[in-house]
Amino acid sequence: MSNTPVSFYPQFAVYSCLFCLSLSFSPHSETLQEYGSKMVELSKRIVEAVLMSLGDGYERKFNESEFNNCQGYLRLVNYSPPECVEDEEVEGLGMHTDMSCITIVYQDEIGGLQMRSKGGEWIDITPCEGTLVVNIGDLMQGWSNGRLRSSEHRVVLKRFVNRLSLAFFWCFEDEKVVLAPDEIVGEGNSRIYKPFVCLEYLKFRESNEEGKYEKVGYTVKDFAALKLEMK
Ligand SMILES: O=C(O)CCC(=O)C(=O)O
Ligand SMILES: [Fe+2]
Repeated sequence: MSNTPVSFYPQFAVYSCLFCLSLSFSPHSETLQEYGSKMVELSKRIVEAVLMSLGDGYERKFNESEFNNCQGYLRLVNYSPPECVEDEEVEGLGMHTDMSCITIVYQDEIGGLQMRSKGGEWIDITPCEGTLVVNIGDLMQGWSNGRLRSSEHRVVLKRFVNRLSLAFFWCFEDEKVVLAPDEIVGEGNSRIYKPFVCLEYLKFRESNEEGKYEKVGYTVKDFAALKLEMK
């Protein structure tokens, strides 16, 4: 991994809410179990890199103490081709943010994954062989006191063929209290989220019609914000 080029999309450079990793493997040649194990290792290293980006030596300071009990969930989604041809594109998965610390996404060559820029435009994430997409999720947004932004994304189906994706969600353990450490908040800055229990947030998203999986209506800022965030 140390030699793996990590390139940031310029429009996300400030928030690092999405980046691409070039890797020489293909999920087609592995069992899901092997793939999952690799994702666990990769997630740990990505979290380390993310922590480094937040502050000097923070990977040593916080990786073990805060992220050691993370759990991974792998979701394989097969999108059937849209039946209706009236629209140019059909939403296969509505706009949402992930309820994870980070998510690693493999999409096949059909494409369709899109990220929303801060300005609200949809940006195609064009599939590229051997490349995975990494999203920052809501839990990391909460834990980093909003320094990292959970990415808003969706899937649009533009072609009349099956599409396959594998999303690996790397999450805090259910009972974890998500609270940004003082160093992450930084001296002179205000804390923008109150502490919350991870499972309670997941329940909030699942029970609240607006906060449900495919809706971005309510996310971590609606659940735990101490004051209105500047958009
Ligand atoms: O199918 C994809 O490319 C993305 C899937 C996704 O965003 C998700 O499962 O949360
Ligand atoms: Fe997602």
